[in-house]
Amino acid sequence: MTQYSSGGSSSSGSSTTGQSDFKNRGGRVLEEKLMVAVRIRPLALNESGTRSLHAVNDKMVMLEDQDSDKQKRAVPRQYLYDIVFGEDSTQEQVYEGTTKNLAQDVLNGYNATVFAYGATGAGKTHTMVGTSSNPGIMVRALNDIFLAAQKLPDNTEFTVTMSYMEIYNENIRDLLNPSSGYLDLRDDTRGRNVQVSGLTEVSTNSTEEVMQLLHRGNKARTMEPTAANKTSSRSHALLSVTVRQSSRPIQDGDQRLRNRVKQGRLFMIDLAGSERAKQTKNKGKRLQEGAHINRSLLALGNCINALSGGARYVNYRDSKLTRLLKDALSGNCRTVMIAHVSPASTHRDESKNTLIYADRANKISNKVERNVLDVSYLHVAQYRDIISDLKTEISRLRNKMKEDRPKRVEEKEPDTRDNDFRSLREKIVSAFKEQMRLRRKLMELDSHLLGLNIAAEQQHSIISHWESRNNRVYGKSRDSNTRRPDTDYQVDEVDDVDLLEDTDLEDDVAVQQAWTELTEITREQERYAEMRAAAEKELEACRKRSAALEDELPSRINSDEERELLALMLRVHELEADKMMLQSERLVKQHELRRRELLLLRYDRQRQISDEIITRQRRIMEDGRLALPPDLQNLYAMYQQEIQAATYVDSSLGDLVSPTTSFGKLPPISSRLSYDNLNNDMRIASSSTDSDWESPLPPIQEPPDVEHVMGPVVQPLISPAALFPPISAVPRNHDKKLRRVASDDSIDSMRFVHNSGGGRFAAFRRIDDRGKAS
Ligand SMILES: Nc1ncnc2c1ncn2[C@@H]1O[C@H](COP(=O)(O)OP(=O)(O)OP(=O)(O)O)[C@@H](O)[C@H]1O
Repeated sequence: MTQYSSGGSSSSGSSTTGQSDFKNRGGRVLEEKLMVAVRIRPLALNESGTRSLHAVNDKMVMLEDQDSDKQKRAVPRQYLYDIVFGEDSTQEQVYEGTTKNLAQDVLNGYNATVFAYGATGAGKTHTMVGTSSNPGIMVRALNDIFLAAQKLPDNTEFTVTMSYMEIYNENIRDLLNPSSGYLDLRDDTRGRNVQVSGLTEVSTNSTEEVMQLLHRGNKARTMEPTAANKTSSRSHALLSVTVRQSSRPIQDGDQRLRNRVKQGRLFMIDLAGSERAKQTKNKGKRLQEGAHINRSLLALGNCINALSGGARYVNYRDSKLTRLLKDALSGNCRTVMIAHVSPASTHRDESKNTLIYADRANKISNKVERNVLDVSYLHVAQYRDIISDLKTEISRLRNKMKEDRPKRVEEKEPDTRDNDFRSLREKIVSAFKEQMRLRRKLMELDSHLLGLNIAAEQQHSIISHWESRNNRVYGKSRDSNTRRPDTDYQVDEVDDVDLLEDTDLEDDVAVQQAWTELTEITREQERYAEMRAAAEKELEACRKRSAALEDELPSRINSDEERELLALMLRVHELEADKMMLQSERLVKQHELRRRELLLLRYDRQRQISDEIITRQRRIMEDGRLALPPDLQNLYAMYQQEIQAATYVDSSLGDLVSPTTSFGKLPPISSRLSYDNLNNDMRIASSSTDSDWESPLPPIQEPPDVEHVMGPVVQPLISPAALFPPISAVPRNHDKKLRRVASDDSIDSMRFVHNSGGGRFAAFRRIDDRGKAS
């Protein structure tokens, strides 16, 4: 059985990856950003000579898009990635730029994944598999691993095992042993590891053998000609390579035998092509395959969406592909996505969709996936209660111990008295231990219940998002209006499915799952509430038993030695309570950190939405050629200033903040740097560029398709007239407060700096004058 899990590696080595934002301190990865590369394949012979996209440089792709208005004007859009490979890039360049470092990381004991994404015929198989004379990433990576093995010290044992499977129509097949039929995907009992039962694992150490195995596997892969690609791979192919190194045991200073084991895994995936049924003219079986491919890619897209949007809950369970990729997208795994696009204008729509996907994937960082648990102070207060309960218990025992013995006990024989005392002492100790156990149990149950509450809240937010979008209550309409996920992809529906733009479909699937999960969560909540009630009852009974035993204590103490013995026992109890106190303090700190992290995530989400609102409102202003009131101009100037200050802070934090992340955080109007660096024809067209009317504001960056970046747009339930928030409700002194932060002087001086920059900011000054005149 093959396991795909996070945290399966042990390493003390540090990353050699220089291509992405992996932050590594003392061997512990703190932040990992998914690296996104784009490869543009050359125009095929049968494609017309017109291109709709090209690589501007090794980081930027320019797409000639069409305006959505009726005139269909050409609008250049630019997309930035970690690395871009142009049409003339070689297999070696792509390997070196994306995977070579991952192979090295795997040798250092890390897990890594590289996956090829893109429309059918865009060049994924060419990149991943290649040909025998010009091999792709899979062979090159394995070759590098074997070469590195030859350089290892003699005392290191080194094994490489590989497995190769495909997911076709949601069935897993072993490509190294295709006759074994469909294989099952199983979660282990704790739901952490995903296992493919019965998958062949071949141990190998020669490139030739690997080539043969891969060749055999590729021949077994499901491929069929389609209208879009003569050799179209109709399945996702997943090659997994596990590298295990162990040094021969050596004796350490304490004469103990020690050996270090390092294990890393590299996943190399050639995804099936994303496609539209209409475009590929597929029918019958091909159409059904397409529906399955779309389903798993849609699930992958949903995960990418959720992760890039900072979601706390990401649903990986929609497809086998996402279940297997869970670790790669969010776990302890370095991941590279190579998005493939065709430059042909006939494939513009597919290319655009791929570029948008890649753009979203660029925002994924593992930090988001950390299980952020919001723990209320109520929970923390419980620790304090428990500890104070324990301390009261101990002081009560101490007082009892000091009480004088009643006279009549003297009459007993010394031996009997000793035995009585011993048995009472044992009973008190075990009752104390039992109380501790029950209190801990209660705490764990509470903690789990809290986690369930948070999970329920997440599902509720998905449902309410759907409700506001569809303007109806989900619970009431779910039977009649919501299709089951399994039937969403029926062949006859697929014909019109636009994979990336059908947000309704995505939403319906998401809400259906949210509802199912919510039902399960509620059931779990009830179960845990019952368990909690039972534990509380047990604790109460235990407390009563302890109290009865304590009452007997004064009559059983016969000597000072016994008193001392009991004092020692109490000391042990006290230490137990102190230990618990320390644990609770540590937890309090952890919880506080998590709470703040959660708040940051929420604020970040709100900020993204605010940026979006500003951008849209500005577009309305620009399209309507509205002059800007001076006070709003001042606010914009302050906003601009704030953003620039934040950018400065970001960059001065050096390695703490990734440059790409901070670029991604720039709000739409703060694109000064990127604009100044671009030449005129590369600037993104704004709605005002084709007229003499000049916008009063600095140019805005054309947002990528809003629906794709932000997830489905929430439609207002109110009339458009009431669209804007009640600005007038902001008290005047709020405005004054803002002015105090950035005084008129500072705004003026900033204007001066901007104006001296010329061009763009000159427009800012002119409209300011116009504003004053009006
Ligand atoms: N960078 C490239 N250089 C030369 N030829 C290429 C390149 N990329 C793709 N091709 C050629 O284009 C054709 C389609 O490529 P390929 O089969 O790799 O696409 P794909 O994305 O894997 O498609 P599908 O999803 O349908 O399997 C093949 O004939 C391939 O050799």
